[in-house]
Amino acid sequence: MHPLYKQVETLDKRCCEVFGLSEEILMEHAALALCKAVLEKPLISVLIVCGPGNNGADGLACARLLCGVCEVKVLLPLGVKSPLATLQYARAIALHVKIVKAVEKADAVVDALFGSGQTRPLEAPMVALIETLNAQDARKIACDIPTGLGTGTTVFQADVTVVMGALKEVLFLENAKSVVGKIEVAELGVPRCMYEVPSQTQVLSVQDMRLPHRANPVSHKGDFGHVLVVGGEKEGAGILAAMAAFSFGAGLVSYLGEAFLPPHLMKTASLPPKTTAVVAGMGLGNTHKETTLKALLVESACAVVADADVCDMPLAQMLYAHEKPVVFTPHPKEFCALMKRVGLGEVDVETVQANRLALARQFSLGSKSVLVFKGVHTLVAHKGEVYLCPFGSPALSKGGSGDVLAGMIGALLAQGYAPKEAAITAVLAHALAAEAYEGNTYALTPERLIEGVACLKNA
Ligand SMILES: NC(=O)C1=CN([C@@H]2O[C@H](COP(=O)(O)OP(=O)(O)OC[C@H]3O[C@@H](n4cnc5c(N)ncnc54)[C@H](OP(=O)(O)O)[C@@H]3O)[C@@H](O)[C@H]2O)[C@@H](O)CC1
Ligand SMILES: Nc1ncnc2c1ncn2[C@@H]1O[C@H](COP(=O)(O)OP(=O)(O)O)[C@@H](O)[C@H]1O
Ligand SMILES: [K+]
Repeated sequence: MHPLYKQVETLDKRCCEVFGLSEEILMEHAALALCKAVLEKPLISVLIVCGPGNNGADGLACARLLCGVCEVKVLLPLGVKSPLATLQYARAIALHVKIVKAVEKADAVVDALFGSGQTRPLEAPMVALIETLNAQDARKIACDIPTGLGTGTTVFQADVTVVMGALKEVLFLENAKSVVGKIEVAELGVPRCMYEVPSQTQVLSVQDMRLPHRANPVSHKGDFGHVLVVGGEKEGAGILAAMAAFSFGAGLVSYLGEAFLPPHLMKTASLPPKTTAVVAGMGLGNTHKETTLKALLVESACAVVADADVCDMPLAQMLYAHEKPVVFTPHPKEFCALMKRVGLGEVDVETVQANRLALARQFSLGSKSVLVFKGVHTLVAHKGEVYLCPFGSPALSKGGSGDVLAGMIGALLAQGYAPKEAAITAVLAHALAAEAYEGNTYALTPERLIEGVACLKNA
């Protein structure tokens, strides 16, 4: 995993103070990383669009470094303002870097218009400029942050974003995935791990996935836990969760309710005595009395995965306040209901989506439970720490994907994983299996997803 930061200005400052570097040294490394990204694919010409601040200064320094390597054109739609931009401009001019007055055709376009200093929406001329750049048939490289991201709807559409120093939150907004392209972190003169400081937010890596492994040849089914899935009105949802739990390693899986089940699942009318984890909420509706659910989820000693409808029941508050392992798995609308149920106020989906990290953290600070807040970037939050999954794909945007995830978490809880670790591994395995799916992007079914998870390997 890698730390994620709201802002890195303090890290830049610390880097200069602790390691004796200067802003100029940092910038030279930023510019070198941009050059590397530009030269990653063969090209003849590059257009570098530079803003008035230090993002533009990065672009101007990159133009200087590329001088003589390829044909360089610099566009400065707002002139230069910051002292470093003024300095880098003078250096570029001394090298006779070509300054152009309008967008010109090139093999690559570098967006060095605005970076971390963009705090307000783009005005009309800049919106028009970004739209023109997006329409170019060229490789597109964003310097630090694609211009417009986080401030409005018109955003530079990058193939690669070279982020300076460390990962920034804005690059992982829910709508950012379609504009950031591949994210590359530039080291600014010291190794990344020395530049970074501890953070309460982390971006998960493949290495954080710890799949279950049956190393001991002496075993029996009772060693791997017993999952109970509570079936409901939409019985298919519970069946998918149960199939996923079985495939992800639970020794036994029971289904509470009336349904035609695959042969490996056991039907039950009550809580089996040795149940270790209960998964409930998916497709639940009004099938069970609240007292029955309370007995299964709150009063039993079992670990709990509280999905979908359970997030909007009075017992959600009891689970939130519980000492035992509980993992909530809401999607955004369910998260709004859950926030209300646990007394954290009324928020709408739009507000929730714009503040996912902050709200997930707030939720996790009031409870011992683990939150799996599903989305394009699913979050796992526990005691103020938030882990973001950067993987997954639109192949998952289907009814049933979430049911599979809930069952997978249940399987790991049953096998003795701590709730946070169960959530992290299941979320990663779910997303990575979707990415590994080789069929058409529209064709992933929950069954195929379960099969994909079965074929994963630890990194
Ligand atoms: N610090 C360091 O050591 C390092 C910093 N580095 C680099 O510096 C970048 C940050 O630079 P920065 O702070 O100068 O901000 P930046 O993104 O250039 O924007 C500010 C300028 O843009 C303007 N502006 C903003 N929004 C606007 C809008 N909507 N419409 C119009 N204008 C708008 C704003 O105008 P003003 O608000 O002053 O009117 C101001 O002139 C960072 O992303 C990284 O690339 C790296 O080299 C590594 C080392
Ligand atoms: N575009 C996407 N990128 C990454 N993950 C996605 C995307 N669309 C959906 N998902 C994932 O698919 C699952 C959908 O869950 P949910 O909406 O609860 O489905 P259901 O209730 O129908 O099973 C979540 O884990 C979510 O993170
Ligand atoms: K930029």
